[in-house]
Amino acid sequence: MKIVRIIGAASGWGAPDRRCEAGPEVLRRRGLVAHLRRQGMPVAWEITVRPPENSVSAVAAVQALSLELSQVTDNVVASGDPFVVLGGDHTCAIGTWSGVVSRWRIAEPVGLIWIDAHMDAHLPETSPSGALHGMPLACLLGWGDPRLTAIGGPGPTFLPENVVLIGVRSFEPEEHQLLQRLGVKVFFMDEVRRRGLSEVFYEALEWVRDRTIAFGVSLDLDAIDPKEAPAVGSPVPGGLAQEELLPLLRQLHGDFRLMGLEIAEYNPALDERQLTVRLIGELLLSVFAPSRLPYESYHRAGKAVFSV
Ligand SMILES: NC(=[NH2+])NCCC[C@H](N)C(=O)O
Ligand SMILES: [Mn+2]
Repeated sequence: MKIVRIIGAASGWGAPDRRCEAGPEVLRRRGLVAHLRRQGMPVAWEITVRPPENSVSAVAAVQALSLELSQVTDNVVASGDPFVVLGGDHTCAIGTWSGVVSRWRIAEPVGLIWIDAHMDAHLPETSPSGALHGMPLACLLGWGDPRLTAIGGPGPTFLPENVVLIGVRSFEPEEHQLLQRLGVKVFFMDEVRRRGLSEVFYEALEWVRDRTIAFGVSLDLDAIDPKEAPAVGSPVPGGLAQEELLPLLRQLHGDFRLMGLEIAEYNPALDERQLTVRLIGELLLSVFAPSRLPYESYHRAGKAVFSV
C-alpha cells in the first residue's frame, strides 16, 4: 500500500517573520500523524529538513535547505509514494519541486498548480520587500538568483505553459509582467468569484493534465481567507473559503498523476485559536482520506480537532 510521506520544511529565511520555521515541528508535536491515521490516511513523517545553523545570508540558507529538500522529494517520488511537504515559508517550493522534477526534467513535462494569494514571481531586482518567499515561482521557471534556479540541475524546473496559478489577489506589476511574458496562466481571485472556484479549478486541472505526465499542487495557506487561515505572514482579505476548496481537493484523491502536495507559510506563532492547524488537517484528509465523513458532518460532530 502506498504511504503518504510527510516532509517538514523548516524554511523561514525567506519570510519577514522567521517564526514560520517552527511550522512543521509544531504540527508534528501536536500529533498530526496520529490524527491523520485515525481518519484512515496511511501516512508517515519522513524527515524535517532545516536550514544550516550558521547560515550567513538568506539566500545561502534557502539554497542549502532547497538542496537537501530536493534530494528528499526526489527519493520519495522515485519510491512511488505520494508526498506532502509542510512549510515553512514558501521558498520551500524551490527545493520541493526541483527535486520532484529532477528525473523527468529532460524527458517528460511535469505540471504545477500554484494556489496562492500572491504570484511569488519576483526577481531580486523587482521585489519590493527583498523577501525570498516572494520569488520561488520565478525560480522554478528559471528566473532569479542562479543559486536558487539551478537546484535540481540546469534548465527551468517547469515550462511556463505547465504552470497555473489560482486565487491571486495581491501582486506587483513586475511579477505580473514576468508571468505574462512567459505565458503562465493566472486565475485571479475576481475570476474565481465570477465563475466559481470549481469551474476554475477544473479548467486548471484539465489544462495541466492535458500537457503533462504528472503534476503537483503547491498551496500557500494565504490563498485561503485570513478569517479561516489566520496563521500566515502575508494575509490578504478576500480569499478562498475552505468550504469551497475542500470538496475540490477531494477530487484529487486517487489521481495517480498527482505526485504530491505542498502546504506553505504556516506560522504557528500567529495561530491564536488553532484555526489554521485544524485547517491543515482538513486539507490533507480531503486529498488523502476519501472514505472519512465529509468535512461538514465531521465538523458538526466536533471531531475535527487534534490534540493541541
Ligand atoms: N509567499 C508569500 N507569502 N509571498 C508574499 C510576497 C509578497 C510581496 N509580493 C513581496 O514580494 O514581498
Ligand atoms: Mn506564496
